[in-house]
Amino acid sequence: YGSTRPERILAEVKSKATRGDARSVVDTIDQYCRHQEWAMNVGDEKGTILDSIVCEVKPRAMLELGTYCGYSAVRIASLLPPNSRLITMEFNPVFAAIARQVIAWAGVEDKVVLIEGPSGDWIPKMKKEFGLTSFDLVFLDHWKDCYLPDTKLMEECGLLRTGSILVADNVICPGAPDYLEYVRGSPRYESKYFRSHLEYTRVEDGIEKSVFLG
Ligand SMILES: O=C(c1ccccc1)c1ccc(O)c(O)c1[N+](=O)[O-]
Ligand SMILES: [Mg+2]
Repeated sequence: YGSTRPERILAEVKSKATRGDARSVVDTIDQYCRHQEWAMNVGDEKGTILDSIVCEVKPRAMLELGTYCGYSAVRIASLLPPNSRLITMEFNPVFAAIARQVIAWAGVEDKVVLIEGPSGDWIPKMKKEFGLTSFDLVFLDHWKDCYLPDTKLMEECGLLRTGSILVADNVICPGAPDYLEYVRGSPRYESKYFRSHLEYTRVEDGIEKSVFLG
C-alpha cells in the first residue's frame, strides 16, 4: 500500500527522533529530507534565519500559515518564551493529522494550537475565537498565491498592529511576486530580504521580513 510523504516523515521521526526533544525532531526531518526524499519544510538554512527573527521578536502571539508536517511549528515552539502561543493553520487534513503527531512527539503541544481549514475562512474569526488583539509575528508558508490576499485580510481584520512582523518563506522559489511587490512598495511596510536557498537544494530562494508600520 502506498504511504504518503508526510506519513514517511512521521515514521522517520518516531523511529529516529528522541521523544520530547524538539531539536532532534527538527534534525531528523532535515536529515531525511536532505538525503532520502525532498519535502517542503522551511529547512535548516532558512530555518536558522527564522529562528533568529523569532528570538529577536520573542512573540507572545504568533501565527503560522501552512503547517505541512509541523517542522517549522516545532522549530518555532522550541524558541517561544513561557505562556506564548503559536497558532498554526493547515488547509490539508492529511498534513494536519501528521503535524499533530510530529508536534506531540516533539513535546511542544502545550505551545502550539493547530487549526484546520482555509485561511480565508479562519482569519476573520481569529480575534473572537482566540481572544486576540493582534499577532506579534506571522510566518507565511502556505500557498504562495494566498500570501497577498491573506495579508490584506489580516490588515482589514485588525490582526496587525504597529510593529507586527511578517516573515514570508519562498518569496523567490516558488515565488510570491505580487506579495513582494506589495510589501516592498507599500509605505505601510518596512521590508528586508534575507537571501538563502530552497530547502535542501542549491536553488536560490529567500525570506522576506516586513514590519507593519500601522
Ligand atoms: O509550493 C510549493 C511546491 C510547489 C511544487 C512542488 C512542490 C512544492 C512549495 C515549495 C517550497 C516551499 O517551501 C513551500 O512552502 C511550498 N508550498 O507548497 O507551500
Ligand atoms: Mg516554504
